[in-house]
Amino acid sequence: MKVLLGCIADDFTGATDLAGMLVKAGMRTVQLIGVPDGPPPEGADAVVIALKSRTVPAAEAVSDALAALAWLQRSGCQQFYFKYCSTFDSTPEGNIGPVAEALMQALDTDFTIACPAFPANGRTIYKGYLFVGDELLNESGMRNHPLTPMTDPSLVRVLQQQVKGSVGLVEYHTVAKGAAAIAARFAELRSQGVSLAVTDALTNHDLVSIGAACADMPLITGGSGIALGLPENFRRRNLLARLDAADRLPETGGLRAVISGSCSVATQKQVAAMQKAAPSFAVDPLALARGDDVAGAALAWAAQHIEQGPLLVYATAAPEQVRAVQSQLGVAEAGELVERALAAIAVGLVKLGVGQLIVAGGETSGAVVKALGITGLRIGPEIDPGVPWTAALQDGGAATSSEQAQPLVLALKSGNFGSEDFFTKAWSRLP
Ligand SMILES: Nc1ncnc2c1ncn2[C@@H]1O[C@H](COP(=O)(O)OP(=O)(O)O)[C@@H](O)[C@H]1O
Ligand SMILES: O=C(O)[C@@H](O)C(=O)COP(=O)(O)O
Repeated sequence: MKVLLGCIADDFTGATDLAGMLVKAGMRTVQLIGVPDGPPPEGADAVVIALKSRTVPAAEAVSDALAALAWLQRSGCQQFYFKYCSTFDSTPEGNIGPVAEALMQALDTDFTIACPAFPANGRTIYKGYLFVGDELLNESGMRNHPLTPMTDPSLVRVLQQQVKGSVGLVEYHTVAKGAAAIAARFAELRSQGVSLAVTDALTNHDLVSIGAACADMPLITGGSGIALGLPENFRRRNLLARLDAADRLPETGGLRAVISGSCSVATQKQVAAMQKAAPSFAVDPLALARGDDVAGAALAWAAQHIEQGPLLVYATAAPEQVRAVQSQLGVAEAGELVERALAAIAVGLVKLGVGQLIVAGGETSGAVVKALGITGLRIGPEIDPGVPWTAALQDGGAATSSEQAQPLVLALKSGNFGSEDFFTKAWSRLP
């Protein structure tokens, strides 16, 4: 059977978030790291290709997305999904708008939606304004994001700045009326020449209605929430069986570690909570810039502590510290330097026998997963909304922690997801 839904995610935690959502909604889903060479995996209803394209130059993000689309088209997918962050993480140039328009052009379609809502994590959209919990996007911690500070809560305005086409709005009073009313509004906007429709949503029920209204759209763009309503469209057409939700992971073991390169508000609290409960090592970006062997020092330290229980290696810092580092090193340079160091530490930790690894941060997860040579992820049980445990796959089989030869399991945690005790409670959700 062919893959039904082909997804392109602009970062690795986002891809895991979407894959977990599809699994929960009953689609057998495989997450692949980067654009694969080979054929599609057997028995997958949906494939999520994880790119690391959120903050690269827009032209590179577009070409990566088009390469992913071409592979998904060759795999026979019937519908396509561009997944970006529920906080619409982007720069004035993109990459959400340019990638969405390039995918539309390649799919020869003139209309799609833009809906990052994810109510389970407090992301709601009203009159086109994005809220994070009780705050407007620009008043939330996202205003201080190291790479994509979000300073305008109006998604219509933000997206309009990134695209050539016209951006419209499906307001809540229409969404509340259900799928038929939403579809009629889509048709109306389209006839007015609108090509991207920001769509209000406050609840999961809204997302299911929006999903139903998108049944015939070749391309959908949004956060992971909108995926809630899509599997039912395929079931209505008898293309998808009713399956028990949730994948199972193999029995796991190995030592435990957390690596955090996220400076988001939720991660800061999680790092502070774990520091009270476990040994921790701070990675100093300025020491990295001086050329100190910080990774070597972190691994020598880890070797002393790792047998006693989970440990934490982090670069997570408060906004003023991050700004001070960025003003000395540059924004992108600081980010890359830290990501490279954390990735090298992750590789070293796995060599030390770590078999259960939590990585906090989307860009950070991208760097770590690439350095570990992981080519795919099998989705397992959810820890908190948007963050499942996963089992790593490498070409030719399951990735293992080298000492124990056990499957390597990973939780790739989006910066702003998870409860304060995430780093200490996550282990109990493993089989
Ligand atoms: N102390 C620091 N100073 C400067 N940049 C940092 C620091 N700690 C982490 N970073 C960088 O900030 C970025 C955080 O992005 P990411 O990993 O995607 O986290 P999130 O999921 O919270 O957005 C990464 O590029 C990371 O290397
Ligand atoms: O949609 C979301 O919020 C997440 O899936 C996501 O993409 C978060 O990205 P990071 O905060 O950079 O991990």
